[in-house]
Amino acid sequence: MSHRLCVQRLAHAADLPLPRYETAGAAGMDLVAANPADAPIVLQPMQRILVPTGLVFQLQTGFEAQVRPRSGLAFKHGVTVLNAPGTIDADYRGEVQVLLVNLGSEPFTISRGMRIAQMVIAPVTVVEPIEVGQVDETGRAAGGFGSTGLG
Ligand SMILES: O=c1ccn([C@H]2C[C@H](O)[C@@H](COP(=O)(O)OP(=O)(O)OP(=O)(O)O)O2)c(=O)[nH]1
Repeated sequence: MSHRLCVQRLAHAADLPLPRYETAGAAGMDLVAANPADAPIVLQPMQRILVPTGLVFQLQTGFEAQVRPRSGLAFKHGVTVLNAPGTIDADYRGEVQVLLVNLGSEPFTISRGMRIAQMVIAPVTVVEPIEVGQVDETGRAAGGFGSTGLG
């Protein structure tokens, strides 16, 4: 079943495509960079930057958008989403921005219209925290952080 996603394109993204699924079975829609055509962004190694998308979303209540890396950029250039998955809240009405970091060894140039990340829409489970005196015991207890071995 498909849901509607209301998208407002800001003036600086008027000529850029709306997010879309590239294939019928794709989970994510690509997000493109909306920096000015005459101002490509050069991301130096280990540098991070917020890249504008020129898009404002009105997600349906009960959903979030997750901003995730594109594996090709990560593999070929070491460029990834620093806060992956970035969370776009249903009540956020600002411009969606993508926090990219260059973990590669070469400068990476982001030009207008470049597909820089992908966005997955996901349902949000809302819970009500209830304080208890003590949580139920399990055989695992506090085991974690490699307690079952690292191999
Ligand atoms: O990659 C991202 C992550 C967040 N946002 C926007 C949408 C999101 O709803 C809002 C707040 O994000 P988050 O909750 O991660 O930020 P915070 O650091 O907790 O700040 P705040 O105090 O504003 O919630 O910023 C983006 O545009 N891109």
